[in-house]
Amino acid sequence: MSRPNVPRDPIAGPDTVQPPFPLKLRGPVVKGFGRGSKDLGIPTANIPLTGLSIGGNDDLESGIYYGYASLDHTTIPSLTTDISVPSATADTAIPARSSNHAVADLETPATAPPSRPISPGWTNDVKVYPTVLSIGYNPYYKNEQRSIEIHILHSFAQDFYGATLSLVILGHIRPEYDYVSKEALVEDIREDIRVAQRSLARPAYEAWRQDEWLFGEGAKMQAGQAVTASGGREEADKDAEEAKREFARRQQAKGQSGILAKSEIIP
Ligand SMILES: Cc1cc2nc3c(=O)[nH]c(=O)nc-3n(C[C@H](O)[C@H](O)[C@H](O)COP(=O)(O)O)c2cc1C
Ligand SMILES: Nc1ncnc2c1ncn2[C@@H]1O[C@H](COP(=O)(O)OP(=O)(O)O)[C@@H](O)[C@H]1O
Repeated sequence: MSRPNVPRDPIAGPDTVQPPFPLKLRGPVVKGFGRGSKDLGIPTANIPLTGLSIGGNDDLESGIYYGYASLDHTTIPSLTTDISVPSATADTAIPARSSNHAVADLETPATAPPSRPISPGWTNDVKVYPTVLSIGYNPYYKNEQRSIEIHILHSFAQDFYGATLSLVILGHIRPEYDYVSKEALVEDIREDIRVAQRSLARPAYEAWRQDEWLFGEGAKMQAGQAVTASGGREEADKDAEEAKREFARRQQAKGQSGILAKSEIIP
């Protein structure tokens, strides 16, 4: 569907969180197509699609949503060793990247948000951030597989592939659209960020940043124990193994070792 030529609402959703929200997802940050930062200037952390299964949300409508995300900083590879990074492309190397992913003219906090006070089962290692995300096929890029693309409203000094990311989705912003240009897509994503900031600033939404899903035991994984939202280590291993098999099949079919075309990469 092409983007309709109508003005955007500044805030999305009612003043209190209404069903089907909140929706709770979790998964390890895996690699996508690498277009978020390079092509759009807006990095999006991908978690496996199995992240939707955790609350039986596999059928969730594709679209753009907002909510809170937490990251277990002990599972950020550069801060730990020996972490397994389930890969969406079967290439488990952590790509070399620029360290500055700030979306410049938006109000992305420069400092880490306060951690929740330590209580039993909670930890200072887990931090919560406002977030905007896209679930779908990215029609502008014509992806063949659905993906979960999470832009965290925070400027990070480094990538965090392999980290455990937990998510509470609180509202829907819009459907995903096709665009006439990359600039038009970027402009709308930047507006999504503003809409998410305003929408989350309402008290009934802000309260969710304290939710135990984001801070509790499940959000805190040991390095090397990253799990998919649908289950556990076994699922993550299955994803990675299947990705490797698919990659090998495609390489064999192509009879070459060139870089995968975008339509060939497994999300
Ligand atoms: C808030 C937000 C809104 C988005 N809206 C759209 C959209 O309407 N249409 C689309 O094709 N892609 C949309 N995207 C997805 C981007 O195209 C996607 O993040 C980008 O292709 C990077 O993908 P990668 O992480 O696989 O490299 C959106 C992403 C975000 C974070
Ligand atoms: N604010 C941010 N939101 C989401 N991801 C970020 C952010 N800052 C840095 N990153 C890193 O950038 C990666 C996403 O970049 P991107 O170019 O979209 O690559 P990919 O296609 O592999 O997801 C994330 O996996 C994460 O490690």
